[in-house]
Amino acid sequence: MFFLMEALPKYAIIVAGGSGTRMNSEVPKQFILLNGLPILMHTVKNFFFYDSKITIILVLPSSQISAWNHLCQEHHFNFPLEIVHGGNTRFQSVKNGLAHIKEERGLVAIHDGVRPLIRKNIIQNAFKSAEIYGSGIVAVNSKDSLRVLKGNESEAVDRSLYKCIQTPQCFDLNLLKKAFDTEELPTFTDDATVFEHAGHKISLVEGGYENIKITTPEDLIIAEALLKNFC
Ligand SMILES: Nc1ccn([C@@H]2O[C@H](COP(=O)(O)OP(=O)(O)OP(=O)(O)O)[C@@H](O)[C@H]2O)c(=O)n1
Ligand SMILES: C[C@](O)(CO)[C@H](O)COP(=O)(O)O
Repeated sequence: MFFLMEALPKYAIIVAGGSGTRMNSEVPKQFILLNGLPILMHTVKNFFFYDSKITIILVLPSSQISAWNHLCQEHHFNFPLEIVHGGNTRFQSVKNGLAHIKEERGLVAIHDGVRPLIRKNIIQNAFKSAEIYGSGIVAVNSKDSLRVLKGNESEAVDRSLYKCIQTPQCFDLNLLKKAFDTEELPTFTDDATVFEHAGHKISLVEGGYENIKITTPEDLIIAEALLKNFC
């Protein structure tokens, strides 16, 4: 006898609740135009192109929700989105996004709104890993040599022992919700650190060098160039 396994519902929490202090721009960095479209719209589109049925929760600073609505009108951006208010830290913004999802069963991707160059196959592999192992965290090898600081000195380390962590970070929804039901710690630099703190194993998935996080002004030039060949 064969049983058809029902596909797990998929969610993406796109966090764009930050203020972009390192970008030092007048416009919140997630709204800066890249090739004529706000960064955040490029990011959202990639998730819908990955799966048109995915539920997207977009986390925005409370003060920027009306600006976002105006941008959507201006750019005829009509993808269905569930808007959630951001928190003071990325951890709080993710927590707000998770609280918005009432269901317990499913898979969830957490993705930085300012990583607009995320490819469909990477999202797919991260979700697949989360379905099988509970987590799928996108990462790349370091292209640079690495050194560890020792007081005023430094010492070379074997870079093959390290990975540079990106997003999306995909998880079993129920496990991630429980993991976020904790006090925020300074060591929580991403979602994998929260999941690991709750006692779960982290499974890494190959990311991409073009999947940059737009953080400082030169990243805009790189992202704009990469977007010209991105499809
Ligand atoms: N309170 C916060 C802080 C950050 N983020 C989001 O987390 C992602 C990665 O953060 P980062 O690049 O550090 O963005 P900012 O916090 O905006 O930048 P900065 O640290 O320079 O102020 C961004 O999409 C950002 O909007 C968020 O949703 N809520
Ligand atoms: C989540 C993240 O993008 C993984 O690389 C990163 O940790 C966010 O860091 P930031 O401190 O918000 O720049």
